[in-house]
Amino acid sequence: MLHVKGLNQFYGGSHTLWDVEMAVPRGSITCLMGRNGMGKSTLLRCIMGLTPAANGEIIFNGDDLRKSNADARAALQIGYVPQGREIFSQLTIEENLRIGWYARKDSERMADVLERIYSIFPVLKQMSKRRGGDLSGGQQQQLAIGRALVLNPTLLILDEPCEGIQPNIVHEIGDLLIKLNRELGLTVLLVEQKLPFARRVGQRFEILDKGRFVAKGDISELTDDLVRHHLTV
Ligand SMILES: Nc1ncnc2c1ncn2[C@@H]1O[C@H](COP(=O)(O)OP(=O)(O)OP(=O)(O)O)[C@@H](O)[C@H]1O
Repeated sequence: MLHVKGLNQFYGGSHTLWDVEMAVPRGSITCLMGRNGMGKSTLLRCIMGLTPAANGEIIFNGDDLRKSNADARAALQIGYVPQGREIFSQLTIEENLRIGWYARKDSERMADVLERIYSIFPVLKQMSKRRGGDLSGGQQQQLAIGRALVLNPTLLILDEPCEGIQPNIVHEIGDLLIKLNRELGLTVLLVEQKLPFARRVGQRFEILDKGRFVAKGDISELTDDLVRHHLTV
């Protein structure tokens, strides 16, 4: 579904991504792993068109995403939950979700969209008039995921969704991703540093080390040796 080929990225003179090759098969949950500062968020931002890549291809359903801007990528039904969530703290839950709706180009009614999101996250319905900034970290993450799901994505990209969240909500987010994948066929690309979470939720892994992909495979092939070499600090 998503295939990154020969991608290079620079921040000024600093070469961050080196000839990156990564595949996210349709229907999979793929975990993008690596220590801090290895380029995981940069790669996601390149996929979303938020950070320019120097060269290479990002093929999504046969089209090169590098030829379209960030807004056009949202219209292609790629949902993105950025690191740090980036919800609007002064706006209510409902207003945050409505903003996601304006990026849509099809005709699903706003009220139907809200009902769909509230059926996935009942807590957001109960608190719909509450401001984003007044929510707990876990509720904010649910809102960020809910906002990405407003687009009715076929590919959902999440950057460290469990960062700074209490364990019971982490478990709920894991359950949700598994459910969205199994029941709705949603393809998921997830940056995740927590090994137990990656092993429970992920089906495949890709490891980025100093801007280069060094290992990939079925999650059952994520050996202690690979973890020691590329993931532990
Ligand atoms: N806007 C920027 N300008 C310059 N350098 C940047 C910028 N954003 C990230 N970097 C650098 O690029 C490298 C890769 O950063 P990136 O955030 O992609 O890594 P990461 O693997 O996602 O790490 P983390 O898990 O800490 O978020 C790091 O050395 C970082 O300092």
